[in-house]
Amino acid sequence: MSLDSYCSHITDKINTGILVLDLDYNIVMWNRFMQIHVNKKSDEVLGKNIFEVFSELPQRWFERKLSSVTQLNTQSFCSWEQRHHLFELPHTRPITTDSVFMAQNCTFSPVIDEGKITNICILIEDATDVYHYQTKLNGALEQLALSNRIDGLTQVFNRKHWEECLANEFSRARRYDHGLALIMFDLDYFKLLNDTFGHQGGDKVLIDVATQVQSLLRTCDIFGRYGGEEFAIILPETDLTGAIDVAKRVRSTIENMTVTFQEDHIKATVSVGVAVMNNEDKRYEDLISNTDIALYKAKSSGRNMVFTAKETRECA
Ligand SMILES: Nc1nc2c(ncn2[C@@H]2O[C@H](COP(=O)(O)OP(=O)(O)OP(=O)(O)O)[C@@H](O)[C@H]2O)c(=O)[nH]1
Repeated sequence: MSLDSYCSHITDKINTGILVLDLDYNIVMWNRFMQIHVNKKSDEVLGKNIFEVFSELPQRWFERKLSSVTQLNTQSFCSWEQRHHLFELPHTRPITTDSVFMAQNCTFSPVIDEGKITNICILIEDATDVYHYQTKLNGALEQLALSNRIDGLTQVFNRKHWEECLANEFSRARRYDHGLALIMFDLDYFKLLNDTFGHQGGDKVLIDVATQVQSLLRTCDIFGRYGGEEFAIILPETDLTGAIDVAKRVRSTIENMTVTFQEDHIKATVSVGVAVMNNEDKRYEDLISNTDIALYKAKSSGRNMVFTAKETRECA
C-alpha cells in the first residue's frame, strides 16, 4: 500500500471532519465524515465556494479567522465554548440533548507547499458529548450552590447565607457611612397553630408568609429564614423611619392574609422588631441583638406589634 493510500484510508476512517480550502475559499478536499454529516458526496462540493455550500457560515468572522491563519502562518482554534458550532451538522448523539446541531471544536491550519501557504485545512471534531455533560454539570453546580443558600421549605435565603449577607452589608455600611436597618419577625403562638392544624398546616403558613413578605420588599432587601418560625430582613441604605414603615407593612399584611390549607382557612399574626445600625454596634451581631430585644418587647407587650429596641411603646 502506498503512503497516499494509507493517508486516504485514514482520512476516510477518522471520526473528524476534514475540509481543505484554497485561498479563495473553494473546497478542494472533503473526507467521508463530511460526506456523511452534510449528506453530500465529494463530487457535489469539490470546487464549490464554502459559503455556497454552508450558507449559515458567519462570513466576516470566518474570513477574519482564515486571514489570521494565512497572515501569521499559525494554527488557530475555535472551541464549542466560544462558538457552539460553525457548520450546521446534525449530531449523532442517541440520547436527548438540547443541542440541535453538533457542537464543534474547529482547528484551522495553513497547508504549506514549497514554503508558501497554498491551502487551509479545517478539522471539525464532534464535541456534542462534552457540551452535553458540561451543560448538565453546570446546571447541577448552579443548583447545588443555590441549595446551599436557600431554605428548602420557604425558598428564601437560609440563615447561613443570610448572615453572610448581613456581615457584608454591615462592613459596607460602616465603610461608606451608609444607613443599615434590620427587621426580625416571629409568628405568634405558632406552637398552638401547629397543634391545631398539624405540622403540615404550620409549614403552609410559613411558606405563604415568606412568599407574601418577599413580594413586599425591594430587590436590594435581603430576606431570610432565621430559624423555625422566625424571619429576618436586611434593609440596606434605610433609616429608622423607613424600616418602621416596612415593618408595619409586614405586620398588617400577615394579619390580613388567610392561609388555605386543605379545608382550613388559617389566620396568623407576627411580632416585629426593628433596629438600625448605630455607632456603638461593633459587629453585625450587635445589630441582631438590638433587633432581637425589639422583637422580645413586641412579644411581651401582647404580640402582633412592631417595636424598636429603644422605644417602650409600640411604633405608631
Ligand atoms: N410547622 C412547622 N413548625 C415549626 C417549624 N420550625 C419550628 N416550628 C415550631 O414553631 C413552634 C415555636 O414555638 P414557640 O417557640 O413556643 O413559640 P410560639 O408558640 O410561636 O409562641 P410565641 O413566639 O411566644 O408567640 C414550635 O412548636 C416549633 O416546633 C417548621 O419548619 N414547621
